[in-house]
Amino acid sequence: MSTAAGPGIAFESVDLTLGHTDILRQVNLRVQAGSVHALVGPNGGGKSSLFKALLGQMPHRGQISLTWPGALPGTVGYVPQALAFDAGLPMTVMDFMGAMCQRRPVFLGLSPRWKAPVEQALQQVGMWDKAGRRMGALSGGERQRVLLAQALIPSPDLILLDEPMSALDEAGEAIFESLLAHWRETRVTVLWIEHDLDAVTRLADNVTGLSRQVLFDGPAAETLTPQRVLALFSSRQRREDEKEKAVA
Ligand SMILES: Nc1ncnc2c1ncn2[C@@H]1O[C@H](COP(=O)(O)OP(=O)(O)OP(=O)(O)O)[C@@H](O)[C@H]1O
Repeated sequence: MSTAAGPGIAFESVDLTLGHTDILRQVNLRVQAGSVHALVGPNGGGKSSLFKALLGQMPHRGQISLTWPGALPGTVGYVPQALAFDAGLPMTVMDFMGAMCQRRPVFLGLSPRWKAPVEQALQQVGMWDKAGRRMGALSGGERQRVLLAQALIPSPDLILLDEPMSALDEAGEAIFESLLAHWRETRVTVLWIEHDLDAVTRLADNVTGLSRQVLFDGPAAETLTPQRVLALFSSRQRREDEKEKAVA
């Protein structure tokens, strides 16, 4: 097997508290270098917060460490869950891509250095023909494609995907799957929050069930049993399990 381009990630005893609410409790989790690792769990279970802790955007206790294959850290790409754009905001797809890549103000246009990579990224997600459209005029699926495109520049070694498929149509899903295949082939580390359990079973190497704490973790094809999925998503089942633990 070729050397991984991406890092291994270790979360050790990670706790995250906001105000008086425990968002994450004693999260221990290992992501193998160069693997596609899915995070699944109920709404509000702390998946996005775990990403934000990894990105250094949320204070936490415990350790999060990245072990890069080379001497220097590589490039990290991040696809957020959603970005809201006012329908009247005069920002085109091209302006948005420029704002993501370059330092100079977007009203000066895209710098020549970024023209080819931006065109290539928009081509990859099938949005090049809509580069002149206002962001606020795009459909949810088109906006999601643009969010994917911005994470391709520069080419990432670690990519964090927060529900990248939620608004995609069938053609968009096929594009996403081919990007995932490319990342797998080039051994990029992919950490992927997803609600579509069928997609996770088909496309991820490993899966972790997270509901404030890690409920299960293992190879995707074997780990997502109906019993575990029920325990993860049913709030009644979760409350009963917690009661049992408290009594034990
Ligand atoms: N900045 C914040 N301030 C206060 N509470 C927050 C903040 N960010 C997240 N939370 C709370 O933390 C909990 C976990 O949210 P988070 O977005 O991490 O969950 P999630 O598993 O990604 O959910 P979803 O699948 O709905 O996106 C929620 O109860 C949320 O309201």
